[in-house]
Amino acid sequence: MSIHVIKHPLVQHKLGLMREHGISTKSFRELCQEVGTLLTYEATKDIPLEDITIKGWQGDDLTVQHIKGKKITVVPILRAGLGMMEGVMQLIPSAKVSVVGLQRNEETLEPVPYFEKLVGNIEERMSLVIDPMLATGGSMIATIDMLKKAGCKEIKVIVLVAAPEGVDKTLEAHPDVEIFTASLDSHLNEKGYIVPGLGDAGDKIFGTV
Ligand SMILES: O=P(O)(O)OC[C@H]1O[C@H](OP(=O)(O)OP(=O)(O)O)[C@H](O)[C@@H]1O
Ligand SMILES: O=c1cc[nH]c(=O)[nH]1
Ligand SMILES: [Mg+2]
Repeated sequence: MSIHVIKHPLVQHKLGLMREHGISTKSFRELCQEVGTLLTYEATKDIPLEDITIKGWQGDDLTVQHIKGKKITVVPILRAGLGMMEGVMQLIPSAKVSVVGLQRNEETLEPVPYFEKLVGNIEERMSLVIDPMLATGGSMIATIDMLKKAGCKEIKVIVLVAAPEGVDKTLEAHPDVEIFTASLDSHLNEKGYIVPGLGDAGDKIFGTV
């Protein structure tokens, strides 16, 4: 299974709050970060550990577990991905950040790239792509294309809400990628918005409507 819907009660409760009509910018922003943290916890469940020896509190040698030199780059998709970034970085504070800017054309629904600044040694890192919304999948596929072109070999995706159409398209284009989400929603409407969805996540995070 390459799609993981995280049913944890805290995730589902917070996502439910995010769906409320008229939610304030402040609450939407806070919840975006909080659900981002919880999904990151799930998405990093299988990163490898190794045993290391330390001196314990009594001064004796003690074997403990330590993350095995896994290098991660967090990849927020501008703008809305920034709304999850602090939440994700809370759990992986030393991750490097690769920023990708894409704006979906509201008529054609095609992603228009406008910014790309990836970390240098991306071929050695796992990319954790973050964006609240996976709708048609166009923005996510374009981002994964960019990352692979730059040499990245391991990619995980964290989205708050996904549409079945976008998940199918993304996994068809990139079957090696794992997607973590709080919800697989019903469908896309005629304007390419996720139903029931969250509305325009970027506008809600930045207060632009
Ligand atoms: O799966 P897709 O059909 O490509 O749609 C999803 C994309 O659309 C939204 O961004 P938008 O283009 O609105 O940009 P913004 O974050 O600047 O608001 C969203 O944050 C995703 O990046
Ligand atoms: O439902 C959607 C689809 C694309 N972008 C959003 O912000 N929301
Ligand atoms: Mg938007």
